Amino acid sequence: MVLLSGSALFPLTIPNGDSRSARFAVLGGKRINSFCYKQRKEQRKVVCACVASPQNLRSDESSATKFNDSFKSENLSTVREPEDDSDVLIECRNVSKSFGEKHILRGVSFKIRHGEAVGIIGPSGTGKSTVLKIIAGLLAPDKGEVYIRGRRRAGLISDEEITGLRIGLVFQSAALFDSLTVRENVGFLLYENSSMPGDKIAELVTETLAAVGLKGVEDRLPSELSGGMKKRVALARSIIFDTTQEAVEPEVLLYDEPTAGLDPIASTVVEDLIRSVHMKGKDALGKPGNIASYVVVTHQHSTIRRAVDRLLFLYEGKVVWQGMTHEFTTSANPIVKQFASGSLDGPIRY
Ligand SMILES: Nc1ncnc2c1ncn2[C@@H]1O[C@H](COP(=O)(O)OP(=O)(O)OP(=O)(O)O)[C@@H](O)[C@H]1O
Repeated sequence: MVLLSGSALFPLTIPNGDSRSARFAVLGGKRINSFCYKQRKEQRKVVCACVASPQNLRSDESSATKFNDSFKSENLSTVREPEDDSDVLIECRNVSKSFGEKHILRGVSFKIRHGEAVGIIGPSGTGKSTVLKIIAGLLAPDKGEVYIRGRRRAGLISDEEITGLRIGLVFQSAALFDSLTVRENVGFLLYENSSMPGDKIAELVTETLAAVGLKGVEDRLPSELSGGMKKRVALARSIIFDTTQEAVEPEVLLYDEPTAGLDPIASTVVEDLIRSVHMKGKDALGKPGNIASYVVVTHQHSTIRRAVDRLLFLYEGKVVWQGMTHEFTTSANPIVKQFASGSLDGPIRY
């Protein structure tokens, strides 16, 4: 069973006799989650996200919407599906999810490949956060499958062992533990879940904070930080990992509305931070980031433009359009056109 709390991190022990535990980190306006499995000396972290493939879009979403067929050629011309799936980290295949009578997801399919920066956009209430939670293993789909590096995950993240990928979920608010220092917040998982000595964890915390542009704040309490600093601390907590492990698994980060409620300049700072910790970016120390891929749920145009390369548009439970970010504002798809312009006229009804 998976539990969530409003606090930054909390342990969940699985009563199955082994020493495995799952942990969830909650950072920021909504939440940041990361999952760690510890089995004997081995620590595994999982973080989740979703992407829709054109192939799956064609096959699984043939009845998606009446607009879909008209724009298939546009989709296919802009996002080509590589034949080789060896770099696919996460795949959602025909995922459906209902809450009571509300059918939120109705067959969502996509892939997230190694190195990708993907945005999930769409009208409010269309199920974007639900997709993130399903990828992260916090919610189980009613139908369909989630594959983590080609291996099917049957249920929630704590129901089974997932190896080969760390998945972190970064929520909108920092949700740091108020009574813990920055050092304790950032190093929480390692203090609790690794065999690293305390002084090594402290060193790693300092290094990780420096990577997100923070220095000398280790002994502060969250109440002594600005909102932007809290977000950086939250990000540091989601990217820190046990460097003594023999093999470090790739990590996918899921961001749920990371810039909601921020002014334009603060948004730019966060957007650049998201880029900087990605493998294609450079962190504040000038080193390549450690995040293999990430998925951002956002409503902010600036975040779409600045922080992601590829977009999935979710509407009425389906991925109705996908394309590269630069194609978003020029798309002829009426749903995308209306959303991009904010017009009241068009197929999207409120
Ligand atoms: N645990 C739940 N129980 C019942 N309904 C839920 C639950 N989680 C989500 N919903 C409903 O599912 C729908 C989709 O919610 P979700 O948060 O995924 O949408 P969203 O696209 O992220 O919305 P927004 O852009 O407004 O944040 C909403 O109607 C929401 O009320």
